[in-house]
Amino acid sequence: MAAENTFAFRGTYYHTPTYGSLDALRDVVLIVQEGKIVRIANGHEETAVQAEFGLAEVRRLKAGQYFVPGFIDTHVHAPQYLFTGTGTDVPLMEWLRKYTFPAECSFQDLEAARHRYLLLVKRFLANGTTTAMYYGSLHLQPNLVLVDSIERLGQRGVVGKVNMDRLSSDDYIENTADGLRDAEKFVTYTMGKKCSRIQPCITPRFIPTCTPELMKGLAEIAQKYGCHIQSHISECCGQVNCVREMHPEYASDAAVFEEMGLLTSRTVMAHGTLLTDDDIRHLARRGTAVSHCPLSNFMFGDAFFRVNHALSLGLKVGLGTDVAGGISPSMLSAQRMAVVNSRCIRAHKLAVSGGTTVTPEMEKDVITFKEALWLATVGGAQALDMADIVGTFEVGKEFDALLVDTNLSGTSGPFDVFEGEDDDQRFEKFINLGDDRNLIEVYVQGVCVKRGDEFLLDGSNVTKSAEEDSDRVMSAPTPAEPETAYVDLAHRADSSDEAASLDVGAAAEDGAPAPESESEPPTKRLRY
Ligand SMILES: O=c1[nH]c(=O)c2nc[nH]c2[nH]1
Ligand SMILES: [Zn+2]
Repeated sequence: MAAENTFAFRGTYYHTPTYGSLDALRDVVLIVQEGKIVRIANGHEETAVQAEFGLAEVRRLKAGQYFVPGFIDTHVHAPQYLFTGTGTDVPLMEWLRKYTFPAECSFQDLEAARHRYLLLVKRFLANGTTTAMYYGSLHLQPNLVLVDSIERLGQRGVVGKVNMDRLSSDDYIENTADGLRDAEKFVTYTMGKKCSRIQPCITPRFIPTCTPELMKGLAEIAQKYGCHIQSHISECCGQVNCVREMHPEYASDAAVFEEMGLLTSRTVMAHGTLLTDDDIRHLARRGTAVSHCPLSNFMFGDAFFRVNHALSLGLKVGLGTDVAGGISPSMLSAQRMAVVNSRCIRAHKLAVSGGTTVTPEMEKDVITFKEALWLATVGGAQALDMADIVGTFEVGKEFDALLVDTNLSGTSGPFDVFEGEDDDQRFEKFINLGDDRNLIEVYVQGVCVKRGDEFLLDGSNVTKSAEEDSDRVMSAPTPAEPETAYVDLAHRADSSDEAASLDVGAAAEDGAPAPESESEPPTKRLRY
């Protein structure tokens, strides 16, 4: 008898278990049960495996079709999707005031928020982003709508309510106590959903807009609930100079964050273009990751983030679109930008040398499309503390995957394939030239959430909406409660309410993180 929620695909799966290599699992049968990969067998074992799992069919991919792990975007500003592609004329600190704060503030209109966030999540899923680390906005309620939208459409997300209690505009700021109270409400609301795909994140916007009191209070909440943390670090000259003026007693942004208790193994810091080697080593010791956002670094960054150098110092690095500082929601675009960024570093070094000899030292920063794909999958999973759950095709991991079709020749697709091109060449073309048209199916936790133009879960798997359920905001259980249970998408996806309510699994490792235990004592203030 076939177990429920079991299916299998026979074909070629591309992934990057190690940095720099692209592995092809050619002609394998991959079996997914209850959202997880339970077996990867050779193609010739199809009949035996089919019988063993009682499968009515093993679906075979067509020639030119491949699976790749879903992309993990480690830095997106959800409300900024509203103006993505516009407002690129000013530096960061001015851009925040001119475009960003007014746009984010407008999400207080919850009807508008609901409409915009459904479009946002659909756009990201369509582009292959199965997991995103989202910044929300300042006000509590729109962030609940964001969480509901992610839940409803079946994406995986780490989501934060933005906190800011200084240096923002008068109508887009909170006082410290209210900010801390709402941050905790947001955490309990999100955890109270008991949805293993969605985790809350503590989100001090960046040092200029957060008082030490706020940052310390937020660190305490993160510790209490074992939450992820996200912020921006050493991102551009304007921001770094502002922090130096506000906090001359600290040597760097990293030193400030350290003192506030915000550097943990579940922290992701965006940008880091102006981090020193000492800063990087310190973040690495803490297990903190950097989200490399090459496109927005080109717009705002003033400097290059050197991926290979950071990795060589032991830092965890993921990739981010940084919508809307980055003007594309596509993680394929982010991968290409990461490659271009690395080649700009090489060109810069050559220019500085004043010569025409490219040295091995200059080559060190160059990354390939394979390394960029690693950043978009495994690197992101490591940054989000999900490396045992997603990022590659391995038994025991959850099936977050994209079905890529490279057969769309002519104007129906973004590139052409010529006679004699093999699978590896077709796949490379997809990474370098492909777009959402090539992504014909999108899977999260073993559930097809998008096929063709259709979002298959839309509206079928949402619990009570944020506005209907404001009581739950304060009454949700903390993760420490032993009876906490998490609902997997695989259980929800057969979309009957009955199945959804019956199939509630025991507390999942990924859903109920243990509080941080930082063993290293904080050292001196001026350094770290
Ligand atoms: O690219 C960025 N986008 C933002 O919204 C932001 N806020 C602080 N620093 C930022 N950088
Ligand atoms: Zn950002």
